[in-house]
Amino acid sequence: MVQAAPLAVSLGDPAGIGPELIAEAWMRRERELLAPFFVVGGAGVLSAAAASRELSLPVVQIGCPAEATQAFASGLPVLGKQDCTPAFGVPDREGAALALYSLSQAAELAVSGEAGAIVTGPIAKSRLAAVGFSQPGQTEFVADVCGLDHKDAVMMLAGPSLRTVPLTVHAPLSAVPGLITRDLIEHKARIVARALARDFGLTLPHIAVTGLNPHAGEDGRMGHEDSAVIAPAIAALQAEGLAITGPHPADALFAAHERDRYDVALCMYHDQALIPIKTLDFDQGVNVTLGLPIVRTSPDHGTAFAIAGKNVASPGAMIAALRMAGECAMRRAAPL
Ligand SMILES: NC(=O)C1=CN([C@@H]2O[C@H](COP(=O)(O)OP(=O)(O)OC[C@H]3O[C@@H](n4cnc5c(N)ncnc54)[C@H](O)[C@@H]3O)[C@@H](O)[C@H]2O)C=CC1
Ligand SMILES: NCC(=O)COP(=O)(O)O
Repeated sequence: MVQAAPLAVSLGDPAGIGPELIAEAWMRRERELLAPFFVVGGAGVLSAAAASRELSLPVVQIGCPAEATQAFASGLPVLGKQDCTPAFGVPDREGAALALYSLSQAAELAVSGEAGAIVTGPIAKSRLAAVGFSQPGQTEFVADVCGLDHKDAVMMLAGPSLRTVPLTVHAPLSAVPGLITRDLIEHKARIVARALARDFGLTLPHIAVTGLNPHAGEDGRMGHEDSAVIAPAIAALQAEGLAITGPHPADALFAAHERDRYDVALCMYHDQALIPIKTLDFDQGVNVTLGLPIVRTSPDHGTAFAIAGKNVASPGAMIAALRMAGECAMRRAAPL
């Protein structure tokens, strides 16, 4: 049987909920059928985070990723001695530097093939920016490590109820109309179609594209982008053989009877894509980056500083991210 390399997990911000959820996921590894994973750095952070949830977490220091597979049964494998002493809910520079180190090393290990995938713990982008993180998000950071253009790394949110892709991501709403181009829609839709086939076994996924404006522009009465930019991009993609429809009015596209009709919704901006998934699937939502030479997933939520260390954060999305990374890594290691 083919076995993928262990998954590399980056710690996330030590003051956030990431470390406690990684610890919780390890405790539930058997019942959740999780593939072996290891964390880069933060042994002390993980122990403290586990203690805050009244978990007695054994941590096993490993010298290389390959040791994680065997160590995983007896403890949470941690690679490297980098660490800090976090105060839950109070992010600081030292913690941000550790989060950046962990992210960077985990991504490099996935690129080198020593790790089967990277699962990123949540970071606060503004905090990491203070210690040298120059990208808008971890999606673009991982793209840089892979040597890709940012537009080739496509964010998808996936849960049991639906999958959504934001065409524009961390852009102010006022900039969105100017960023929506035929090229961008066509480029990202092609990446989505290829990645859903490669990593999710959907050979010809149905992509439903939202409009930008109310009622998808109502024939130009409520904005021109839907008819002048989005519709022609969809027509060109249909001519290439993609199963793609739209622009659909976004207000109704996420109703239950509509969701059955497509595999993924390509949305025009961040909140159009993330509100439905976080409303329907917050606790099982995974942020997965499509188009990369490596597998990268993350829970859909952020650092949630206000609840860190309080034993209330749900591990569902972290567990879902670990599970999806393991499944995609297996699929790549043994293509069907
Ligand atoms: N993948 C990542 O690295 C992400 C990072 N962020 C970052 O996180 C920081 C905080 O962002 P917010 O918008 O406040 O989002 P957030 O997801 O951290 O929190 C939003 C709300 O959901 C709750 N929440 C989040 N995760 C939860 C869980 N597992 N269980 C129970 N409740 C949970 C929080 O307590 C809060 O009420 C920002 O700096 C942002 O950049 C946000 C989203 C994703
Ligand atoms: N809103 C999604 C988010 O902030 C996660 O972005 P990324 O860090 O995964 O690029």
